[in-house]
Amino acid sequence: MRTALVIGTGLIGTSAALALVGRGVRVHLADRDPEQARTAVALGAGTDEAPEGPVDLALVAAPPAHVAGVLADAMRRGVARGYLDVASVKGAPRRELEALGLDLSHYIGSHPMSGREKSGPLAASADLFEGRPWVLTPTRDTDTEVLNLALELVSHCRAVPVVMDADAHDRAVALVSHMPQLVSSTVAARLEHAEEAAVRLCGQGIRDVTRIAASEPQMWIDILSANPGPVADLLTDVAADLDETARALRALRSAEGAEREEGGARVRDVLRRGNAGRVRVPGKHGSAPRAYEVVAVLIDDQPGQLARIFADAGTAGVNIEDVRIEHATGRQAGLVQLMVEPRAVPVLTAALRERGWALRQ
Ligand SMILES: NC(=O)c1ccc[n+]([C@@H]2O[C@H](COP(=O)([O-])OP(=O)(O)OC[C@H]3O[C@@H](n4cnc5c(N)ncnc54)[C@H](O)[C@@H]3O)[C@@H](O)[C@H]2O)c1
Ligand SMILES: O=C(O)C(=O)C[C@]1(C(=O)O)C=C[C@@H](O)C=C1
Repeated sequence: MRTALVIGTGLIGTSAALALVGRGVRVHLADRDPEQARTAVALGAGTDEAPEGPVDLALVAAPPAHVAGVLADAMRRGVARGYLDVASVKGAPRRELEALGLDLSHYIGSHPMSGREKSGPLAASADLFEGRPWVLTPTRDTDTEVLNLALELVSHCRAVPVVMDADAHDRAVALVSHMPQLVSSTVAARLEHAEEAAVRLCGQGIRDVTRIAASEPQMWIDILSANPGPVADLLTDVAADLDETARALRALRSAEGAEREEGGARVRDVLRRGNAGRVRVPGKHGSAPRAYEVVAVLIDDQPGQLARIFADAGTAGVNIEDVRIEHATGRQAGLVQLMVEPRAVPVLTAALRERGWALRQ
């Protein structure tokens, strides 16, 4: 692929554009809001000049409700050899395009399983898709050259291609993305009017559970409107589990020993099932999750602290697998949790101590 046109230069469009530019592709950027495209240009994601002729691949990264309209317009103008969208739902946009009577042999619906709770080009990064599944939904009518262009895009973004049927994709993401979004939002909603004395105690647990509750509501209304049935069914199942757990907890207060025991067993069961489900979540690069050890370092909240820790770890020959930062409420300090291979713990701990870092358990 030598040229591409990205339409919709928000988080996903700009991230893909940055990855393509990094692999030597000439990328043209367009957005309904020219300011967004200019920001993406300033980030080095390509040019906002219109291409002179058809590009190799047009990538539509507009909100789901706009995808079919934007694709139809681009196809009618013949701006590219192949067309691809990245919307989080796949059945509805395809059906909308079919209803418009367009030839879809040069189109592939796709969905990178990677994103953030933040929108817009400033949240973009070239490595957003690295190691993540990127679903492609070709049909038997899809042109082979277009499938190859899509595979090249996925490879340039260092993602892992997964071929699926559009409706099977929508059922799967109802479970692993759409229902969890609503559960996260529902948990975070409990905090809206909570007392300050409780909220200031927020630790890592609630941060993990509610991160995606910060996502853009309009984007999620689009996504959920295009996949309501499967998500509603799953929410009904979750609600039944919650209901059952609430009843089990109330049984723990019973005067009857047998009832308390039964309640305890049911609470234990939901926690056990949670453990069993969590084990099935793949690790960073799609493999089984690895058991990393945590080395925790207390830092002042000052520029350059993280870079120094990483540099010190690098000098000690230690690879940081993952990192989390917990900011201390009301203090200019934070706890950095460095995830490393168990055998790297003594080396890293000694190296950081030697360089004066304050380690914590
Ligand atoms: N956010 C995620 O985590 C995530 C992950 C995977 C896929 N997606 C999908 O990627 C797409 C983009 O999401 P995002 O998070 O980058 O959103 P975003 O809000 O960051 O960016 C969307 C961009 O599209 C532009 N836009 C809106 N209507 C347009 C139109 N008619 N023509 C051209 N541009 C238009 C907006 O101005 C904005 O710049 C969505 O379809 C979403 O479902 C999102
Ligand atoms: O991690 C996040 O913040 C996401 O928004 C990621 C996430 C997801 O549910 O995994 C959200 C929606 C997209 O369609 C794809 C990815």
